[in-house]
Amino acid sequence: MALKSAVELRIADIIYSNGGTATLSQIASCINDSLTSPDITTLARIMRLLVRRKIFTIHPSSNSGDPLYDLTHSSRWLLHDSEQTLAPMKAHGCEIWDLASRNLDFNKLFNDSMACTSKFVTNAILSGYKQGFNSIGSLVDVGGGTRGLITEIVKVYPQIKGVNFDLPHVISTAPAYNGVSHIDGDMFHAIPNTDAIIMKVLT
Ligand SMILES: C[S@@+](CC[C@H](N)C(=O)[O-])C[C@H]1O[C@@H](n2cnc3c(N)ncnc32)[C@H](O)[C@@H]1O
Repeated sequence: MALKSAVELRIADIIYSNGGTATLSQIASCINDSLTSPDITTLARIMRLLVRRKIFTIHPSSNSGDPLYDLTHSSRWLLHDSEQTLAPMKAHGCEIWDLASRNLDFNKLFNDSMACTSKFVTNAILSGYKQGFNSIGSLVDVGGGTRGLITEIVKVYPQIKGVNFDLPHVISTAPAYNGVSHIDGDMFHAIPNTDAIIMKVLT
């Protein structure tokens, strides 16, 4: 949350445009928030945490005034107008899977995007691993998404009993397919018991 605040308040940009260093009150005076004036105590706590995490550094000023905050290698990635910036990749305060479980539209968008990119490599997997698929009777796709890979595998290798395993909010929207059972759960707790496991990430 502190990092998210720093990105939204453009603290790295403020320090940068102040010549590379800035005091707390200089940062506060440049924060452009139309609703409230920044709370300097809260800002100091955010900066203390970010200094500990090496996002910024702090050092005494040469004229024994207020300490100065400086950018680090990490905070240079937070500069909005820099050619190499990560600032738009702002955190939502939760894991992507939690976001998907709470937001049906995002869940569908994410699952559909996984399924469409998956098609590109499915044929290569099917033709390249013939020996392996011929020798197994059951296979679980862990984090298999809504459809994709496991249905294509059982189409070509019908002797395989397929299991598509994913989080509950994904499995609840997965279409049925003959030869594939959908099982929901958390892979960090337990996964279905099969002859083999497949895990694929994107392409
Ligand atoms: C990057 S997607 C890959 C989807 C698919 N395997 C593919 O290659 O297109 C990762 C998948 O893992 C699932 N996932 C994430 N955490 C999980 C967990 N703890 N247990 C089971 N599935 C999980 C997600 O819901 C998502 O469908």
